Amino acid sequence: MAMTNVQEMSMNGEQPPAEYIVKESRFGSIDSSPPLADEIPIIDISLFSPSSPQYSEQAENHELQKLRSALSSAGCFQATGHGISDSLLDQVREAAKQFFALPVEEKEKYSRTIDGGFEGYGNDVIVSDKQVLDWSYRLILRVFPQDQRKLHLWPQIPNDFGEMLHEYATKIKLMMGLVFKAMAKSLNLEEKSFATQLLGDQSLMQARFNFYPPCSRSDLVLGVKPHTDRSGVTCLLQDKDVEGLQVLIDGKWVRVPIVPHAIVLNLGDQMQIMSNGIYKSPMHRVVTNGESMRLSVALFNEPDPETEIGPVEDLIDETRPRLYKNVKNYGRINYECYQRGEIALETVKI
Ligand SMILES: O=C(O)CCC(=O)C(=O)O
Ligand SMILES: [Fe+2]
Repeated sequence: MAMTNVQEMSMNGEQPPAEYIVKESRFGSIDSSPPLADEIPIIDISLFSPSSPQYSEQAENHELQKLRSALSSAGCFQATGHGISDSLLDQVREAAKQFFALPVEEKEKYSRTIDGGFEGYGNDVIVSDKQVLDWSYRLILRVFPQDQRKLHLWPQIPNDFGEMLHEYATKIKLMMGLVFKAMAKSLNLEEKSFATQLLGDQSLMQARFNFYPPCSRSDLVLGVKPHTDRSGVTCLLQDKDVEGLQVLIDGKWVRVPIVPHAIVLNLGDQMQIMSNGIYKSPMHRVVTNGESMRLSVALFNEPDPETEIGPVEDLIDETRPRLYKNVKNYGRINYECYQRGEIALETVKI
């Protein structure tokens, strides 16, 4: 299948070619404006930190309740009180914008074909000729462990890109630590129940910068097809102006609103496994916009491939038997399933 140039087609207002057109899907048709999600609350995560000035036990308990209810239904929430400054968030968005605005030849210097792996700039990896392609480009970079960075794939333009990504990812990692503790607390578990595996020394963090050019037929294509993240947890910085993310809740798509300065936190499959299915890894997708481009920056956390994960023992009992096997390298399982068109979580069920 010849690789088409989404950006060129977008600029010329061309009709999307057949390989981008979403035919029927078991997840329903494309609707760019379904209802807003009531189930996705705004949670002030500073209330999980006893050292914060707003902290009180009562306020924390209230927020923990909200957390538990959000993660067991929607599998995501909007985090405020994360302590990351607006100016840094804007800098991250701005760096992404500048990178994607570079001429194609410039971006190709960081192409994922250079190393032949997953990292770098590009669009969908084609694994089957039946595949429907996403109307988007992405830049994927491993940020942690630090010694695994492929710096030759990190953009030089803007020139503070590397510094910015390091600073942002370091802050997000701290935030994840706080959220993992709160998640454990919300399930009456020991504080370290998730963090030990998910935030160990060799744990991974992958950055994915997503760029969605406008599409004249946004009713026919998707920026990202329905999927669950393979991660433990994903922190997503949405575009400041253009919506696009939708989450499937109780079989219905809902829009995730833009909340200025909030970071969308959604769980990935590995957290669904560790929580023995109590917390959900939500199915989500991205619709394109007829007029405006959209950007987002996702940071995915996961354990190192050698670390075994499985349901936390205290979440298994007679009323809730173990739902998942223990697994290592879920990233690989997920990729192999993707190639075969299977759902990875289903294959690790007992
Ligand atoms: O662009 C978005 O809002 C979400 C992107 C996403 O789901 C992903 O990168 O896994
Ligand atoms: Fe995702």
